[in-house]
Parts: sequence; C-alpha cells; structure tokens
Amino acid sequence: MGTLAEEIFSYKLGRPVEQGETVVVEVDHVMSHDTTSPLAIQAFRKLAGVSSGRVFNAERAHVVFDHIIPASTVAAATLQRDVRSFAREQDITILQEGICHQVMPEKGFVVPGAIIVGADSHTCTYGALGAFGTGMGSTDIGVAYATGRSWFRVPSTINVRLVGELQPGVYAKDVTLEMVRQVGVDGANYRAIEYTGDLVERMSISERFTFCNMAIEMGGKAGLVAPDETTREWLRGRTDQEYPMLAPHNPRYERVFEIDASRLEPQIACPPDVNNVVPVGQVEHVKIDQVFLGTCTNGRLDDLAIAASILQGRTVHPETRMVVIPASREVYREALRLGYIDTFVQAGASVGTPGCGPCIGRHFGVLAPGERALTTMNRNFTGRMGDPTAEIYLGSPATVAATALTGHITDPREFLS
Ligand SMILES: CC(C)[C@H](C(=O)O)[C@@H](O)C(=O)O
Ligand code: SF4
Repeated sequence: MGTLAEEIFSYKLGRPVEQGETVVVEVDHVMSHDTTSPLAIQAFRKLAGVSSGRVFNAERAHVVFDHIIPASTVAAATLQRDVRSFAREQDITILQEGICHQVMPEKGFVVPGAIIVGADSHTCTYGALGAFGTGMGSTDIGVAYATGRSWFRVPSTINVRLVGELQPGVYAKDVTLEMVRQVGVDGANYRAIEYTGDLVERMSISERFTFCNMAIEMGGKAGLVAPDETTREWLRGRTDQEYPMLAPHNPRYERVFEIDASRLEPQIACPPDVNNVVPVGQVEHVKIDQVFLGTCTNGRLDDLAIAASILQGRTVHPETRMVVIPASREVYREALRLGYIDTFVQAGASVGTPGCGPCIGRHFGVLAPGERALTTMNRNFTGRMGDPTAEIYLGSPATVAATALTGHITDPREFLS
C-alpha cells in the first residue's frame, strides 16, 4: 500500500517500507558518463578492498560517452582515453550512441520496478517507464559500482495530475514548463513526483520522458509514471526481462497539483530560472541568435518530427543559427529515413552527432557575450551555453522551429498547417 515510489522500494526489499525510512537496496543498473566517470572511477578505486578491484557486475555497470563527443579538447580526449582503459579493464562496454538517458532505455535496461542510479542529475528520466531512477554524485556512483548497492531515504511524493486535451501547437514540454512554474524549482526537494491523470495516460513514452526528465528541475529525486499498456508496447522488442507492473495503492501524497492542460498556451522559461515561465505571447519580441533542438528532454523522433513539419520547405532566418542534435543513433537513423534530417539541412541547420551537444556549453554551438538562445533543453542557468552574459530561453520543439524561421521568439501556432 503506498505511492509508486514506496511500491518500488517495497517490491525490491520484499517488505513494506515507509516514507522517510532509510534503506539500502541492490540497484539494477549503475551509470556514469564521460564527464562524471573520472571521479566515479577514483571513488571506486578507493574501495578496492571491498570490491576486489572489480565492478559488481559488468553487465549492469554502464559508461556512456555523450557529453563531449567527439572530444573537443585535448583535456576531454585524455579523460576519455583514461575512462576507456578503465572500461576495458572491467569488461564494461562503452555506449557511444547518444545521450545516456535516451540510450539506457533504448537498450532495455530501464523497466518498471527497477532501481537505477546514475552520475547525472537527469537520471530521473527513467521514471517514464515506471523505474526509480535517480542522479547521484560521482562518489556515490563509485560505491555503487563497487558494491551494487545504494542507500536511499524513501521519499514522500508530490502528485501532479494532468488533465484535459492539449490544444494544437501545445506539447508535453509546455505542460512541463507550466508544472515547474507552479511547483517551483525547489518545490519537490527530495520528493518523488508522481504524474497521473488522463493526459498522462494518453501520452506516449517520449512525452512521459519529457515530464520525468524535468522532475529534477523542481528538486525531485525521481519523476514517476505508473506502467501501463503504452509502457509494455514501448518495451516490446527492447527487453526479454520480466518486470512487475507496479501501481500506487491508496497512496498518501504530500501534496497534489492539478493542471488542466486544455487551457494552456505554448510556454517559455525565461533566463535565469526554469520556473520563470510565461506564455509565449509575452516574449515574442525577443531576438534569438541561436536555436537548439535536441537533448534528453526533447531530442527524440516525435520532437524532430514536429520541428521538421514546421521547417519543411522553409529557411532558417539569416541572422539565426539552428543546431539540431538527435538524442540517439536510433533516433538519428529514423529521422534520416523519414527525411527529417534532410529537411533540417535544407533549411540551413547544423546537424550534430547524437549526444548532449551544446546543452552544457562544451562544444558545437556555444554562445558569445550577450547572445540569446531558445532551446528545447531543461535548464536555462546563467553561463550554461557559453559566455555568462548570454541568455537561454526554453521552449518546445515547435516553438524552437518557428523561432528559427523568424529570428525572434515566435508562437508556433502561426505555422500550423
Ligand atoms: C555534467 C553532468 C554532471 C550534468 C548533470 O548531472 O546534470 C549535466 O548532464 C547537466 O545536464 O547539467
Ligand atoms: S542532454 Fe543536457 S541535460 Fe541531458 S544529460 Fe546531456 S547535458 Fe545533461
């Protein structure tokens, strides 16, 4: 009996747990990426006595290269070389085919009821498939690599109920931004967020990824959606694993937010905070130097499809650059097959290799002093994409595509055919 988070921990431990209780559990998968692996490896090495120098399970320990690939500096290349040699020594396969939070689910590692820890704050994305995924510091991940276990305080849960039908031109990202506006950037600190309601039930896994990905933008430990037929369908062919269809039972939520999406307009998060959210109409005059379509929030096939439908046969504004980065190789190949990539290239966009791209300002499209970007990312923090005086606005793939065409923030409903 409990929230989805409690159900998952109870299932793992084989006994009922209570909110606030500290538990040690065996984790299903542990992940770090090119940027966080070096410190995780250092922590792991210190535990050589505990682990006999081997990771707990090479099939369940994952290293993903996604943040700065291909390496853009000698320093990055050197760190990656060192991480490669660690992976070789431990028989870990390095995954280099897209953003960790896209690739881990695609590989079938993320299933309902699983507990997954990652050295990346957006590990909460995995809740879209009913798994408890959470980000941890590299040291904790080093310990998990060594022992296959982690400690948690079973979180209390905030319930976000999403109801109603979205209007044309309004997407999961707009709902997510509205959610962050209402809950606040620390409104869910150390809590799980459980998304329910008829809108969530109708949404695709990709859209659920967008919600869950941004749970951390409200301070959430995890973002969760109870698995259903849509989840099963998405997992079919990706995993042979058996998994439990856990659901909340008489949950005791700490707080409930209800959002009626049917009245929602496209939303924009203005710099420098993710909860600084306004309807697109209020910022339409803002001139944009660069748009970026991609990331673990909105770099999937449906996101690319929406943007391609707006850009089809049109050209990016001459004073705006457009960067497009598919979230994974799987997404990239499908986008090629369906002609979306051709549409982007014809429109004048730069298309990058799957990965995080300019999301943390390390390569492939950093911003000059005073420049402004509109992106499909999850964070608009000062300095994130380059110079600290550059500004970042967040919106949906549709708003990004419409803005690419006009050079200023634009309501995508103007381009709906
Ligand atoms: C580099 C990494 C530690 C970081 C994170 O944990 O979130 C990054 O992925 C981000 O999105 O800011
Ligand atoms: S795409 Fe951006 S938010 Fe996602 S993991 Fe990469 S850097 Fe972090």
